[in-house]
Amino acid sequence: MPEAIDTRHGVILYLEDVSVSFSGYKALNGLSLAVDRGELRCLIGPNGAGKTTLMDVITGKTKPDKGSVYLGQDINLLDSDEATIARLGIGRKFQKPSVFPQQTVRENLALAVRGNRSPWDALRYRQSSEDADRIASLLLTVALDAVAHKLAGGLSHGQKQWLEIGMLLAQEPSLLLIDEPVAGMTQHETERTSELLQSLVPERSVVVVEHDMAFVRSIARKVTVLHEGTVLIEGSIDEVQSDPSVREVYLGEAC
Ligand SMILES: Nc1ncnc2c1ncn2[C@@H]1O[C@H](COP(=O)(O)OP(=O)(O)OP(=O)(O)O)[C@@H](O)[C@H]1O
Repeated sequence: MPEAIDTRHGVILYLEDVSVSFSGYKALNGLSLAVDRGELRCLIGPNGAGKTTLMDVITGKTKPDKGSVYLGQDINLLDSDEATIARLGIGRKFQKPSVFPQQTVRENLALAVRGNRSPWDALRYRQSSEDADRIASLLLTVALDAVAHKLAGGLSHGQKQWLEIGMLLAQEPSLLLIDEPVAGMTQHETERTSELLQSLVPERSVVVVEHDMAFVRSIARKVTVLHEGTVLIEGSIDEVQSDPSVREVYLGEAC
């Protein structure tokens, strides 16, 4: 179970003046960002804007040259490695789903629930009724109860993505970072994903990186636009889409 995160001031994630350089090139350039507890935030920006680098900094994969990154009031994420940050309650979902194809949907979720335990507990593991309830509840959340017995390898692309979200939820994250969840999905799967992500808040906070503007419109209350490693503008989807500076950086792209 992740340790308590102090969000008394309403903020779950706070970055200030963060810069990351790769061979002199500033992938992030003095970026500051605050995400509120219980918020569903969308992060957009043209190719190379720094979205992935930002996720890498939050999850500890990349350490910035300067700046501060806090989880809640007082957990300095720059002091922690990737594994510790995951344990602190930040879950990350990459674009490509990574489930265990030879295990059923239920077994995949059971593995994720079991993964929450210490190695010693996992060794002596017997599924408790509490865990069985938890798995049943996760199956409902990600709408895979009807296919719980199916091998994960046989699921549709969308179902695999939902299963992976379910596996992340099994870790009981406070903050979920989700990279391009609807890439390659059918219209129906996209709509279902929109409902799923909206159902995750306000119990948790969610940051979604997404290029599909119709999808962003369907889920986002607040949108942050990154450009050249910094925040260009934040606001509602309407504010962002009508802003001339956003139109300029997206010249030729589907905004
Ligand atoms: N490991 C690295 N070494 C060198 N340059 C890098 C590295 N990682 C990222 N970059 C550069 O930093 C900039 C920001 O990259 P990043 O992947 O964060 O952008 P992005 O907004 O996620 O783009 P996309 O939408 O194309 O995924 C790009 O110019 C990229 O080429």
